[in-house]
Amino acid sequence: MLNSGEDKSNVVQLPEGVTPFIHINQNEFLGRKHKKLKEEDIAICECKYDASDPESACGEGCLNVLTSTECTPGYCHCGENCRNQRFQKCEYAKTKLFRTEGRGWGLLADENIKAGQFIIEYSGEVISSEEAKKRSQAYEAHGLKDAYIISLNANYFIDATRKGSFARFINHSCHPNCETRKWTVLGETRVGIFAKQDISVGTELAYNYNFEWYGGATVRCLCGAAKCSIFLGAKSQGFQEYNHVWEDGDVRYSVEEVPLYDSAEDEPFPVISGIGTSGGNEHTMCKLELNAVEPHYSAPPGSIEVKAMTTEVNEQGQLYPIDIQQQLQQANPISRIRSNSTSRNYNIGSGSTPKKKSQHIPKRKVKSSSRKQVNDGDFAKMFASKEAREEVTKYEGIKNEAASKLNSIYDEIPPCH
Ligand SMILES: C[S@@+](CC[C@H](N)C(=O)[O-])C[C@H]1O[C@@H](n2cnc3c(N)ncnc32)[C@H](O)[C@@H]1O
Repeated sequence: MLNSGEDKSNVVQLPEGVTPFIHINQNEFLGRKHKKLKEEDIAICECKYDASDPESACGEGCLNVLTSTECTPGYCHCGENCRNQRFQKCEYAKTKLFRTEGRGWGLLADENIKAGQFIIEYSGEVISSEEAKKRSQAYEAHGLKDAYIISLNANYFIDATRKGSFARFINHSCHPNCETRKWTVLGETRVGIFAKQDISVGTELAYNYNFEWYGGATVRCLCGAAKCSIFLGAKSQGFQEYNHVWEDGDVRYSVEEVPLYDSAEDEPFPVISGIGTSGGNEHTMCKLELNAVEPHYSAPPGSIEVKAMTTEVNEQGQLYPIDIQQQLQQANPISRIRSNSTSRNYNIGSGSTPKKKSQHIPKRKVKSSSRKQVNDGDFAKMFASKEAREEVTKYEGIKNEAASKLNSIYDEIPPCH
């Protein structure tokens, strides 16, 4: 997806199979420069550094920290000791790229991470919502498997498809160990990935895409959480525009029009060792044994190199070479149904990928009471394997139950006057 003539000096060396991208640690703005903060707009905290108490240097009590604003260098009384310039100083946790089963590449913790810790910035190109829509469609038309556009605020989005940080590799989970937080840095809003809980080394990092993701087309979620919302970013703007505003007579209401995809490369989601689990069958993220790990990636400020990795995770959580993985894949006839595909379409069984249809994106409308959904039973019938049908039926049941509970809660709320 890189245009010819584009600066390739920051193109990272990636493991085989990863689409190249340009590595940037700071957002780039389309059509404008980074804001220049006026002196009177600079927020100056009241912290005073006391050498005997390192916490005094812009810790939790710092006025800027409390308002999610980074201190401005040269204006903070703590000077070099200021600890509230984490985005600016790229104070990232050590992370490592690894190959997941069924969800493409992912990022894992390469050191123990504390709850609340800043892990990495989600940086990319800052674009308008119109541009986000255009690009999302273009990427889809180009057959791009993975979506990297997230929301920055009501009007702007960050697109890490062509240019971005390694946060672009963090996958979604419905029971995540990370979250996104927005910070004001030198007058601009930036998105950081923060730990929601203590995360031990070797654990996959994941956040909930629901409100940030501009994924567009339907992607079946393979996070494995007990309360999985079935599709990626089901509450996100992109998802709602594409999928959830079905008018009477809209062809997408017909179950035949639900795009289906079958990827021969896809694998059943591995049950490795669960983390952050509250129930026996919840295995949200994979925890890897690191002793067998090959060359690894850590992202110090400015670092752009990722060494080639040739390992995968097997069901016991051990890493093993990719050629063995490929042999296993060939031996395993089960294909997983998901739309994380070149065409972003679902298909049934092992049939061929259906012809791509261009999608019309309707303007977003809130229409909850009359919103129509595909009949669950019919939808389940679309899947070739009994296992998949049962899984869809089970999750649709959970979803419907939740929806009806929600509706009865709404019914109980008295109207405001
Ligand atoms: C921001 S990218 C994450 C990195 C991506 N896995 C890769 O290989 O580059 C988002 C894409 O990853 C895949 N993905 C992330 N979380 C997933 C999940 N829980 N289930 C299925 N696919 C997922 C989807 O294809 C999605 O469009």
